[in-house]
Amino acid sequence: MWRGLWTLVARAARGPCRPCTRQGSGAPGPGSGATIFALSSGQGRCGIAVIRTSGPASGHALRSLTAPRDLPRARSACLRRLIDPLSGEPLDRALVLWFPGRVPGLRPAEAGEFTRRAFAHGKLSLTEVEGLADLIHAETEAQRRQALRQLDGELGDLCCGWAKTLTKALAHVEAYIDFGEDDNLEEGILERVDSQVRELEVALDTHLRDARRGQRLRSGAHVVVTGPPNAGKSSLVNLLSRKPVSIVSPEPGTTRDVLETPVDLAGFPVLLSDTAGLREGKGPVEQEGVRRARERLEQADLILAVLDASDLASPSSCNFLDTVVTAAMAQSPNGNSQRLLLVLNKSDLLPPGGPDLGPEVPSHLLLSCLTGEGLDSLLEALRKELAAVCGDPFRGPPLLTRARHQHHLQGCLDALGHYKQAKDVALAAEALRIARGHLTCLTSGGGTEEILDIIFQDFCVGK
Ligand SMILES: Nc1nc2c(ncn2[C@@H]2O[C@H](COP(=O)(O)OP(=O)(O)OP(=O)(O)O)[C@@H](O)[C@H]2O)c(=O)[nH]1
Ligand SMILES: [Mg+2]
Repeated sequence: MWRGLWTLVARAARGPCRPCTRQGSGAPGPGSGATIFALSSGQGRCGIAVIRTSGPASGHALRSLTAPRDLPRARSACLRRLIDPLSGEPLDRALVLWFPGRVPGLRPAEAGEFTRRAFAHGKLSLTEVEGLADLIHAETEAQRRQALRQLDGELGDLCCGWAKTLTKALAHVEAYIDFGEDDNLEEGILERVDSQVRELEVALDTHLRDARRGQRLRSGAHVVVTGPPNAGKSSLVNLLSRKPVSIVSPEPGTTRDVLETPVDLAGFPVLLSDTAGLREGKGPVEQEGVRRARERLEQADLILAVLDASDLASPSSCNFLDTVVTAAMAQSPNGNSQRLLLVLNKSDLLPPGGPDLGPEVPSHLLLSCLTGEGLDSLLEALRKELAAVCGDPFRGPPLLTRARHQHHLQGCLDALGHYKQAKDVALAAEALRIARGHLTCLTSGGGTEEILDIIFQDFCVGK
């Protein structure tokens, strides 16, 4: 069918009804009324391919390509033989399904054109289109869940509510400007707008503080595995990623460089980094490895600190506990602290009574990379930490997954700041207009009619 559609296009190009050519070739740009087609399933070898055509000449294209040549009943699937419209050569068999429409000209769809049409026809807002794109690219359950919520319009709805508040506030300020002196508007109208703006500022500020989480959920949280040499860091990375990413050996100092691998950890997207064991370097190469490990540690969203449970009294273990672990845990929870999970590995080497832990070892998880014991508890702990780091897409308010969302919410917040500082009521109205403009970039609508509606709904003026 794919080959047959291209044949039809080639024939149309020679006839009076030319297919629209791509923009940039000097030819007229593609009209929205043209018939377009695209391979809707993936490229390459596959058992079943889905080909979609849309537009007025779809019925004609189907008749040319199928045998028998009459169209099946609208909206009912029908098994047909596909034939090359020029040679009559059989191409394949296909389930044909068509939905009647109206207008001529068949051309291949440009990348994203079906989605653009849905967008242009107001079926999807830009934020929902972003959700659709994220859904297509989702690789983990949490990403899929978040994308579905965005596609369902949750973020758009939230912003829509805020935009409505601003529309109303703006209508009231404009009513004050236009009719304040003549029509005896209710008193305290501007004070009420002030308090609505203050409430909105708090809501926006809370949401913006969470912005990094949504972006981590979209692009992956940075989880860095660290510890003294030979603790089993690379073994843990291989276990979590279920593939041999790093070399494992009994020789301390095996890993030198930072090794990064994308993994799905408990449903969350993670960029997992294996790093060199932290010790004063034995040579320039290892020293450089330790420097890179420390650098990576600073950028971590979550630290997985690994110690050898059977070697807790060694100087390297004590030094690691005193420096990295205590330092990370000691930071006050003021938003800047780093999250850390302490893993005591090689539990299989411990005597039956468990590890000989001094009071100085903070809360931890026992694990054996060798036997896999303790892995389920570690994954559960990781799930909780990652839900805090990335935001929980299963509950709570919708997340801001893109810099664009953050930009517009910040723009809105800044404009509300200007509103508060404005000395003149006209400038205050302008600030509200700008604030509302930012929100409508995340929703749709919010035109002048909407403002006039509210003016005449809420105030008996000019009648
Ligand atoms: N018994 C036992 N041995 C383990 C376990 N995990 C790792 N090992 C062994 O410990 C040694 C060091 O493991 P690695 O994963 O290379 O340790 P590392 O922390 O990455 O070491 P460096 O890269 O040198 O810093 C290897 O011989 C592993 O087979 C475990 O749970 N139990
Ligand atoms: Mg290693």
